[in-house]
Amino acid sequence: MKIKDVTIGEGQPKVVVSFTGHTAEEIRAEIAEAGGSSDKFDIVEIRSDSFDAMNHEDHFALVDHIAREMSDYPIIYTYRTNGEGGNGTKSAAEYQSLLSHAINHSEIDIVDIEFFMYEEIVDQLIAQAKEKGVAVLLSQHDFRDTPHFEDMMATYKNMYERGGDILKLAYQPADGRDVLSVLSAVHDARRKFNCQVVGIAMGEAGKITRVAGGVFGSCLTYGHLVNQAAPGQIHAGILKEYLNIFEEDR
Ligand SMILES: O=C1C[C@@](O)(C(=O)O)C[C@@H](O)[C@@H]1O
Repeated sequence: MKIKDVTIGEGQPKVVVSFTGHTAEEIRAEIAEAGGSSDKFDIVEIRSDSFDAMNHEDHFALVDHIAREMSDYPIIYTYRTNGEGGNGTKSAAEYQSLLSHAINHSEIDIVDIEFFMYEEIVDQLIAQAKEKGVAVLLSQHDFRDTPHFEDMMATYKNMYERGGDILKLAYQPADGRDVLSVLSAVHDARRKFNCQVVGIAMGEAGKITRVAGGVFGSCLTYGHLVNQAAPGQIHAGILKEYLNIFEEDR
């Protein structure tokens, strides 16, 4: 899957940096930091729930500003609701209208759609994204728990059948066994379904999934440049360095 100059699913997992500034000023600082670290990441994620307090116009002015400034990179638009560990407080209808606007009017390449939002909303957003040529990343997060392996596999399968291009699960592990379950699920899903998958275990115990997930088939790894967007996120520069150890011929 090639977006701009980045081939997702080939070689090392691609490093995604999450922009989480709450204000235009904080976003400017993140863009400046990214400018000086251009070789440390491959993809930009706009975590638009970080500026949840803005009105619709200001929200998209900022989204468009980031997309323009970072236009060399594939752009993921994400609005993470607080039910899934984000700052987003909008209703389901408002969520749909935000994502729909981003798909139709912003220069984004990938849209992150929370899979357990109302089925009808998810299906409509998927259809719109497909029509616009925006890649569909279906996601589920749980900042408290890790489901059983069979449940993770069922979620990957449902996501695949509903049309996801990239399927992403991110959970909080209770222990190392949960981390192993996430990696097993990624491994099996990558082999079973003809699409890209991501599996993240958050927190300290899960850091290994961010560094070594690619060995098991994970195509993206999320890091930060300024502020962590989730527990256990590693600085993008460090991530890139660690990923080098998995390169062949070294
Ligand atoms: O889904 C993810 C992964 C993430 O939760 C993480 O654990 O790095 C960070 C989020 O910004 C992103 O949308």
